[in-house]
Amino acid sequence: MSIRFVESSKLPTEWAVFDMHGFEDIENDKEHVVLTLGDVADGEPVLARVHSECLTGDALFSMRCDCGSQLQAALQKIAEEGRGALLYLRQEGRGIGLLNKIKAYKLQDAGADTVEANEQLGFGADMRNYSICTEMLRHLGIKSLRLMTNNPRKVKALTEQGLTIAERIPLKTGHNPHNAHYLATKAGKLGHLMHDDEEQ
Ligand SMILES: Nc1nc2c(ncn2[C@@H]2O[C@H](COP(=O)(O)OP(=O)(O)OP(=O)(O)O)[C@@H](O)[C@H]2O)c(=O)[nH]1
Ligand SMILES: [Zn+2]
Repeated sequence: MSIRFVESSKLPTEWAVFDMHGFEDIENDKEHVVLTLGDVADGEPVLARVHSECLTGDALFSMRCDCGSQLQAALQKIAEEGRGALLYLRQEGRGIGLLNKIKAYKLQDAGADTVEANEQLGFGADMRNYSICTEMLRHLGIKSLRLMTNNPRKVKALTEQGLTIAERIPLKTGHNPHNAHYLATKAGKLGHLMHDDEEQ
């Protein structure tokens, strides 16, 4: 058990007034947040987004990736349904951290793709760990998710953690000329499903 619940409060946003739940990972001092809306502990599958921190995309309007746009779209969809959960995991840069992500971007500026850049820095392509999700969701009474993601490896990883993924809901948004190559690499090398006719 490495996750400790700390406190909950309201978080008003442009889309809805969410309940915000703060957790601490006592193994590494990381602080994670879950936003929920409505009754998520009633046993029915919960519309959910498991979002990995991307400071550049989520907060600094970067067009190198699709993260900020996915974050907004997920909150909007949850607000439209009046029920759901967004897990905001502090696993910046697919787990390598912000400064290493900047080093990876520098290598990408020189021609590497997102996977090659990680490898040149001595990291795996994706260093994220989803085990923390189970503990936070258990605290909130959530067992089954309707997961908004294009990443089948995320579905697999969460299933392996004992969660039920009742449905995968594609989250295709935020495509622009600056991230076309990046998104193509995610589809080609990381297995993301970017086209409507693809199935997991
Ligand atoms: N190392 C590295 N991390 C990146 C890069 N671009 C985005 N990220 C990080 O990737 C994470 C988001 O993961 P993505 O691969 O975009 O998407 P995903 O979460 O696997 O899948 P979706 O659920 O479909 O969004 C965030 O933590 C970003 O900071 C990059 O070029 N290099
Ligand atoms: Zn991003």
